[in-house]
Amino acid sequence: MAARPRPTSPHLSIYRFTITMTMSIVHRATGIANYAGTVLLAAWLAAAAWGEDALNVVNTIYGSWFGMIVLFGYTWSLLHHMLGGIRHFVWDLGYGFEPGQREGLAWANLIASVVLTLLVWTLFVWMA
Ligand code: HEM
Repeated sequence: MAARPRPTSPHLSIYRFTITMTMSIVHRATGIANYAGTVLLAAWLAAAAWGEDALNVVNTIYGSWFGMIVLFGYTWSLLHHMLGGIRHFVWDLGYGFEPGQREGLAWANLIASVVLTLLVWTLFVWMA
């Protein structure tokens, strides 16, 4: 007997992408990226504890164009995730659920993360 097709529930290819949905996915992705970035931070601290030669090697790698791109991404990931965490805190307090507020918070999360990343790099990298 042929198997009857089972009902399927909606999945990613059916939903229309919205900014709130996208920021939810990005929050989890940045959480995972934060783990990887924190390994880089730990490696840098370990190299500093190891000695000058080890620190110079890590600094050369991190200071290369590729290293700088990765560190820029890590900065954005941390800030985006932190702002997303604050967004969750706002929800936990019972605010920000109304139509318009949800989208506004999601856009604010995205825009503020980019602005803060540029601010941090301007102050601590490009102008330092
Ligand atoms: C290096 C630091 C961090 C790492 C490695 C990290 C990692 C993660 C990961 C992997 C998730 C996803 C968990 C899942 O979806 O099952 C997550 C979720 C979350 N993180 Fe972080 N996180 C960090 C920092 C922060 C900070 C600073 C905040 C708050 C300001 C924060 C707030 C949250 C919240 C509220 C969630 C839950 C989101 C949800 O329920 O959908 N995290 N984090």
